[in-house]
Amino acid sequence: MNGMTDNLTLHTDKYQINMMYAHFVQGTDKEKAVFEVYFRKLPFDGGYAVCAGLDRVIQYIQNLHFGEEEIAYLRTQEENYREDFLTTLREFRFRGDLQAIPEGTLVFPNVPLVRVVGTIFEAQLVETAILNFVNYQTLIATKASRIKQVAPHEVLLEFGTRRAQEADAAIWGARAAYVAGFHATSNLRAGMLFGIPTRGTHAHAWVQAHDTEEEAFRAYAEALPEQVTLLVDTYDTLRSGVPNAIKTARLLASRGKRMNAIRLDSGDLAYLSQQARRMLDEAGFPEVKIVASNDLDENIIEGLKAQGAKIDVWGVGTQLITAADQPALGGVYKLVARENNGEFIPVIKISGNPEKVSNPGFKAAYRIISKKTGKAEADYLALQQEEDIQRGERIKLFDPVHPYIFKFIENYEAVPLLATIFTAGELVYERPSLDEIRAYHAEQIRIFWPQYLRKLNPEGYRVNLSAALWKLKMDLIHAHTIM
Ligand SMILES: Nc1ncnc2c1ncn2[C@@H]1O[C@H](COP(=O)(O)OP(=O)(O)OP(=O)(O)O)[C@@H](O)[C@H]1O
Ligand SMILES: O=P(O)(O)OC[C@H]1O[C@H](OP(=O)(O)OP(=O)(O)O)[C@H](O)[C@@H]1O
Ligand SMILES: O=C(O)c1cccnc1
Repeated sequence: MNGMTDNLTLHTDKYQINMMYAHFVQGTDKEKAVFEVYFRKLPFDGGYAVCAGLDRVIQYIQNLHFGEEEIAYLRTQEENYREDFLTTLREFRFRGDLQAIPEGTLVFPNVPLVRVVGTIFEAQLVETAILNFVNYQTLIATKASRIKQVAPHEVLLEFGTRRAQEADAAIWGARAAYVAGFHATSNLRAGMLFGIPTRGTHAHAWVQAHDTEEEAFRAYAEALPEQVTLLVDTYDTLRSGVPNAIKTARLLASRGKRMNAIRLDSGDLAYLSQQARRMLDEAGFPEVKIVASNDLDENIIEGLKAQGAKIDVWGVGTQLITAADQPALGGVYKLVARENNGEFIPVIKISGNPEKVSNPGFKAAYRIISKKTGKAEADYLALQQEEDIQRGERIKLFDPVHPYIFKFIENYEAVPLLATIFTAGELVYERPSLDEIRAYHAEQIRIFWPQYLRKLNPEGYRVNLSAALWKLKMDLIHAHTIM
């Protein structure tokens, strides 16, 4: 193949196609199955994660189809596929149901982020891509949110493309960062595709391409007088960079223009920003902002602020886009129910590790919001048909790993977490705009107590099971172990 294909249908693990074929041969390919996506452990030792990836999942599901190129390639991988299998693939479209938690929602371990209800054939095919999208985007949105937590009032710029794990990661990561409260990205394609505001300064190369720094600054200001941010650390930040920037600011002022900012990209950012601020103020430019970059993350930014750094804008690249301290979110896709004689029966995955025992069955997930405080108290997983929670009755919350830990709650609102996205293959979800997602995320942050949001040693937010779900889980564990 010469070009790169846009068709993501084969963006799946080979074992999915193996299982699809084996189901087809066995005649079980049309049996219905229910799979759920969830993660077991929060990333970055944090107290929450920020759900992202749904929009990409929607586009993927809508475009799923095996074209002739895909079919021809599959033939090269297995000579003995039955022809009727390949015909079935040719006619394949996703006709299942899909529910998911909207992007920007704060999410916690064991809560289903996405649920696929479909034939085992289609539900198996989509596992890999859904996990790929949701795991990465949720991870980056979470990292970006942690950065936002330490710099809630400053401007945050996403600068990661050059260090991202290739092009898709760069643009979807830029989008995830914007959802979590970043203000702009340096990636113009992300700007064009998603409508994210874009920002850019200039590189050391601009200064190096001139005989003097002063000349470089002046030429830049003349070329782009409306958006002058000058990088001042190419030679000597305080002895040449900032003084030359001040000269340029004066030149611009003489032409009725204002310089935007200077950028610091090396050295002691606390000290240099304080000195640069003083110099700019003394020269009569208190409105010129200071941008900092250089391998920043939430810990360094927090440290710089504690040191009294005078930084208005943070440019964050590598550490954010690669989620450097936690390169993957371990979201999984597990079978929780399957069709048997026209009815869904719950299934469980047992493990010696109690945290890894899956929560069986077709579940509903609610966020319990206290009517008194307006704050989230816990997430509550119940069987779909349970009604006491929907009526707002007093309920008992069980810790799924330590059932002796429980709590009764009343006077709450139970907000369903999963939205209906596809019904019988039709998109029924009204996709919110990216700015709506971003605003919704900011609102989500406000309904959580700060102890769940803090960066270091946060409180564990409760994700509890209903009594009926707890009993079902116990019954299934016993059915599988007492034999
Ligand atoms: N006052 C400070 N307190 C804590 N960390 C800082 C402070 N100032 C800068 N840093 C961080 O320390 C690290 C310095 O990295 P490094 O030594 O590679 O940079 P540098 O030598 O200043 O610049 P260069 O990028 O040119 O190598 C960066 O992650 C930077 O953000
Ligand atoms: O540091 P990050 O958070 O990844 O942000 C992006 C970095 O990319 C640019 O420089 P680059 O790293 O290409 O070169 P430099 O460090 O030599 O300036 C820029 O000056 C930032 O330092
Ligand atoms: O505009 C910038 O300053 C920028 C963009 C990408 C990476 N580093 C810096």
